[in-house]
Amino acid sequence: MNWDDDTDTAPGPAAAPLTADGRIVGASADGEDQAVEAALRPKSLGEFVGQERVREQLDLVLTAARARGATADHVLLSGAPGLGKTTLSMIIAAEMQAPIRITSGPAIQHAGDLAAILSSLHEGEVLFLDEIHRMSRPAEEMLYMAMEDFRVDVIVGKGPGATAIPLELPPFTLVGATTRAGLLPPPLRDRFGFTAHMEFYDPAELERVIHRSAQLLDLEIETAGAAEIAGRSRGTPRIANRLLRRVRDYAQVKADGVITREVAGAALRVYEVDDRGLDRLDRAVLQALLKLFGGGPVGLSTLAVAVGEERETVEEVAEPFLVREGLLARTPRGRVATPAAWAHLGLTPPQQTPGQAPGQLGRPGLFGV
Ligand SMILES: Nc1ncnc2c1ncn2[C@@H]1O[C@H](COP(=O)(O)OP(=O)(O)OP(=O)(O)O)[C@@H](O)[C@H]1O
Repeated sequence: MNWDDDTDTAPGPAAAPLTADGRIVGASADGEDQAVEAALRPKSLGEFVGQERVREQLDLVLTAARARGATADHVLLSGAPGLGKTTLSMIIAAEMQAPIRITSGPAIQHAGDLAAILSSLHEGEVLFLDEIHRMSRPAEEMLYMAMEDFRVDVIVGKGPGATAIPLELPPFTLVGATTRAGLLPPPLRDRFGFTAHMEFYDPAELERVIHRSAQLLDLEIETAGAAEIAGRSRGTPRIANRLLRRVRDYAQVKADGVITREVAGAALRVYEVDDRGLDRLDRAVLQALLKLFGGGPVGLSTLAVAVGEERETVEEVAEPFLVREGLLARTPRGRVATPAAWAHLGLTPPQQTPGQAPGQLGRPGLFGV
């Protein structure tokens, strides 16, 4: 690694950050959200709701390491935003009674950035590297050696006279988190002793998350109220907690503070989150697809223009959930609405004439990519 080297390159545009999207069902957190989120984080594996297999496996890894008096193996957590990767990394540190250092791939653009962090770690410390797939290539290569041999090579000088000075590191546990495990190069993925994929939560698990959070926030909530919120939370604890807080506001201002099914339903109507968890943007995408393009196929760019959003916003923010819900399909010819999408918006699909592909209304040229 060269401390003066500023030629390290960041990942290309595909890795552009998707910032907090400002939607109530958005998967990122900012401002007050972050503060409350921190307060609601489970502090131990026992408190962590759901993800039974991951919890059980992780428990074995940590208990065994503790029994050996060793530092826990490196852990890779993958899964969609808001499913609890940061929370689990903090739990790993707590269970190992170790301090934790938190950083992220985009913050490490030069190998020197990483060397500075690694060389200041204490023995047994947990290094949480969020969005690990967005680290620069030189930093990534430095990480290989650090993970395997607890050593980095510091390059002093430039060109033919440059020399590598090895620097010993204390044993540490790297916890990498990624929303896109497929983007990790195999040599990096292979250096994790334990990898876990976090799944979306089912409604019963989300209800437990909501009840737990309600208790911590000192809220009165009925079972049916929690179920109403859980059903609209897109399988994501962060969204469940956020919806709970908005419902709390409504209950406080418009009702007697108790969160019943009716109160939760009325509150979420105000925030335009429908009974399946779709919000205004999701519905706008579906409506454009159905009403303007007869259900598709239509190109992503055309669809984005139709809803007045950036292509990336439609692709990265709205589509994953619509696809997961079986409302939209991505095909080589463009985006296509499924029968469930027509049903969800209460619309009737157009009649197909013989020989016509589904969604094709005989208006070629309108559906360009
Ligand atoms: N299993 C769980 N049980 C209870 N609460 C949870 C659980 N998982 C997540 N949460 C809650 O959801 C919030 C978001 O979790 P967290 O920040 O760990 O997600 P993340 O996967 O790291 O998201 P991102 O990838 O966006 O950083 C936390 O504040 C926590 O309160």
